[in-house]
Amino acid sequence: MNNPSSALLDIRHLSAGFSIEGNYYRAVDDVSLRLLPGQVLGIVGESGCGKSVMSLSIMKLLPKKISRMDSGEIWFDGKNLMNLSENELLKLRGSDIGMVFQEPMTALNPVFTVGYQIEEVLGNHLVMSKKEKRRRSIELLKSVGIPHAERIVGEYPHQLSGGMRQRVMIAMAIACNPKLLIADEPTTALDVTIQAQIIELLKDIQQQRGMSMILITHDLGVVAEMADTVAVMYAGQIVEQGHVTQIFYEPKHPYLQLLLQSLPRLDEEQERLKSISGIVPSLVHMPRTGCRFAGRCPSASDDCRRLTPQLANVGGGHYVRCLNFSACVPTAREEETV
Ligand SMILES: Nc1ncnc2c1ncn2[C@@H]1O[C@H](COP(=O)(O)OP(=O)(O)OP(=O)(O)O)[C@@H](O)[C@H]1O
Repeated sequence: MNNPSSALLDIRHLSAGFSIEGNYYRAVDDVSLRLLPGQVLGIVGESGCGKSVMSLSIMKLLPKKISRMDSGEIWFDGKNLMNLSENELLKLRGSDIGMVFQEPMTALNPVFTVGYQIEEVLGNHLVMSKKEKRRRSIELLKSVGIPHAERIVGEYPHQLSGGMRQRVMIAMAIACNPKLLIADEPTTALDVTIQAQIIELLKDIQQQRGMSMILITHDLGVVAEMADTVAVMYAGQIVEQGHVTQIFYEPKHPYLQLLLQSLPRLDEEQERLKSISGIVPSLVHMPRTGCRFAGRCPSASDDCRRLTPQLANVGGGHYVRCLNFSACVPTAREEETV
């Protein structure tokens, strides 16, 4: 992996989970990720793989009553976020780290105008006059492609379309020029044509501002278009990680290979799209020994159910967690700790 000091975000061995009926279950299990300044990291995987728990953990936004971050370090711009107070985190959220969520209607407050909500973000982090904040809000709305920004600034979220609301969310997220933008399924709730526009917008903003971005999605096409590096998650763990070309042209883990085969292709004749049988196991039913994908893997052997594969470098910064690769086979000592 790269030199730690060059990363804007360096997550080391992060684990987080939930208490369910008195027992604790990890939803994110020993995840390490690095993101360089100006780069886009795509996090992909099916629903329930732990992508959102991962992104909420970075911002320390998991619901406190039922969840816990039980280990790890989150280094952002030289600070370990795990050691920051709630006040320090509040300052960071919305200023150095912006977030765009899946459903803008739930993230925006329905009783305030969009202008008021953008101005609140500006007021929380920057010293500005009321007039200056209004001017900046209009400028931000224009920068995210909102027409008639002078009028829209005085409207309420319900008066806007889904795509417009997501643009407002993006305007809020970039209001204070964050170094990192976390976009968690930013287009899932939108129509297909609008999805493409929002992705185009995020791409433009990221490139113009040289911002780092974590893009969480189950849409591999979007990741292929935008990401520099990709982490593939399955059942709370990273199963493959590498440069975007390694992920798409040299996929190694059977889970990633099957995900890619389930995509429609224009350059090949396909009678039927392939699908992955079964579903992601729930937290309570997740196997904690052996490979977590073994139950759905067409090439699983008895060893796959017995030995827990390690995430290992299979060359050129390409990491895989599968016993098909000798580097991933646990040593006798590692096996004892599983
Ligand atoms: N508040 C919660 N209480 C208990 N379990 C939870 C809670 N939130 C998430 N989980 C569980 O944690 C696991 C990971 O969920 P997560 O939402 O991170 O998945 P995801 O990959 O982001 O899925 P999606 O694409 O549907 O958002 C799942 O098994 C989910 O059921």
